[in-house]
Amino acid sequence: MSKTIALIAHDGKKADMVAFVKDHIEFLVKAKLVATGTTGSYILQTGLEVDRKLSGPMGGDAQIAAMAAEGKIDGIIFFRDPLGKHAHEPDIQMLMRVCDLYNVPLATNPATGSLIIEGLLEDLVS
Ligand SMILES: O=C(CO)COP(=O)(O)O
Repeated sequence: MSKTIALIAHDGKKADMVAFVKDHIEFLVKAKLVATGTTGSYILQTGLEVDRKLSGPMGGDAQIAAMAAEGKIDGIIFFRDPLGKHAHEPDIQMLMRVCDLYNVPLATNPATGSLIIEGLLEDLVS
């Protein structure tokens, strides 16, 4: 069964996200992808299809959190910028809280992101 993965990256981490997507493109092409607006436009440039939500500061994190709460997301890869300050910090915290509330896998760096993808890939082939 197809898996839905959410991809989100702060501005300081967008290059890392593009590199991560390219590194895992063989799996990601088999998944349904959803992303916050600007992250999604970068992912489109890799040739993958992606459902773009609003930009993060305009409610995109909240939209993805709502999907997670509704059981519509199998994993979230969210490269946060630990050095940045964000006007929508409450939405970011809310997204992470919802992941903990509903036990949705959440990776905040590439190392954990790879583990999530490997885990979901195993699911796909079994
Ligand atoms: O702000 C974000 C996550 O909190 C990301 O939003 P964008 O992908 O629209 O830049």
